[in-house]
Amino acid sequence: MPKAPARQKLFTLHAASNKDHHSITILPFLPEDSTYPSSLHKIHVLPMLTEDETTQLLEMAKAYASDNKSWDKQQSRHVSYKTVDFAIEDSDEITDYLDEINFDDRVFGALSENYDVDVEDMTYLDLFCASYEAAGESERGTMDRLECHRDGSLLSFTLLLSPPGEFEGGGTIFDALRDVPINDEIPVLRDGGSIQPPQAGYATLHCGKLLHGGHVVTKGQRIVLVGFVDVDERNIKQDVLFNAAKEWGRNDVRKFWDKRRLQLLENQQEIGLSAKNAIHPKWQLLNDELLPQKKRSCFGPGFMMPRSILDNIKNRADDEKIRSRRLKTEDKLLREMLLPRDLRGEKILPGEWREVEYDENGVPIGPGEWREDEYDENGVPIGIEILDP
Ligand SMILES: O=C(O)CCC(=O)C(=O)O
Ligand SMILES: [Fe+2]
Repeated sequence: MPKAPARQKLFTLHAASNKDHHSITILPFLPEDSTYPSSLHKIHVLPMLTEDETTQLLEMAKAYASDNKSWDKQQSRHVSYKTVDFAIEDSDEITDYLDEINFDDRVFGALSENYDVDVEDMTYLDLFCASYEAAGESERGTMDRLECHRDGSLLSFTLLLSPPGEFEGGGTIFDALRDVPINDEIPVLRDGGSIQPPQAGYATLHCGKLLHGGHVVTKGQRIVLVGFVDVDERNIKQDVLFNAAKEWGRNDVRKFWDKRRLQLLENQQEIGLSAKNAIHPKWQLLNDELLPQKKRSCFGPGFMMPRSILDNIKNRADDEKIRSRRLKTEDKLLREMLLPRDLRGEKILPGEWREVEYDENGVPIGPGEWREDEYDENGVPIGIEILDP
């Protein structure tokens, strides 16, 4: 705990709350330099929908989910972590409503303002409505939490639809905020590093590559609208994400193997009489004929392992150390991933789509443009103006 007060002080400086907009900056896990903090270190909590809009959307979501049994079991749309949800595009009513209130413009606008990425460079990778229910409160096989993960998208948001009084627990939990003590000045931050919007209709915006999850709901139901927003590659420094993912992968595997090695060593170790500071493992590699030279195994019967190696393995397998390495890699990624504006490549605008009319042989007879009525009652396209036959 000795480090906590200093980090707390720094943290308070890094959090800003005005009435509506709360922003929290992840503390540095690497020495500070000019690249810290980047916009991606920041998590924003701000209003996205009015009270009326939130109520409407919540009603529509509940009705859709109940008609389609969307929240009765875990869905398989997300391969690595299963959520209890439905895709917004499956509900015409909700899609139309979101269009009507210019929802995409608002979210993309807020993301663009806070993360310095052009709206034109953003696309949805997914937009879905998820439900968390406290365990034991219903017969349905639903979820009460979502394990920590990283999203496929660079940017993500979670918009709270349920009034906070309708559930306990919940919130979006961030590994990097886990041991930041709670503080009156940052009302949206709760114990354990979870961010809880003050009201329904608020969204939590964050970099999807931060390790995060859905904090356990202990009472009631928490309904959220979640969006994964992808950012055009021209904004991103290539290799940075690849390298981070490689590091995280190694770190995770290391945890498993180091723990296993350590266990074997501790189960079987015998302090050598001749070398007080050495460990003489009793186990040996059985299939050492597979090694390039016979008896090459470093764990052969004659081998003395210096205690420092055991300490080193212990050190590497320690959960806190693994977490610290993971957060350092995360910090590096947040600093480096987004290219400064002047280094971003040209925007490649998507090609323009134009309707084409076909003659009776199915041969296109020229680009056209749709007018109001697209099809006659027989389903034959009408109203095409030939621009350039
Ligand atoms: O429930 C939340 O706040 C987080 C949801 C989330 O991270 C996800 O669905 O990917
Ligand atoms: Fe997520």
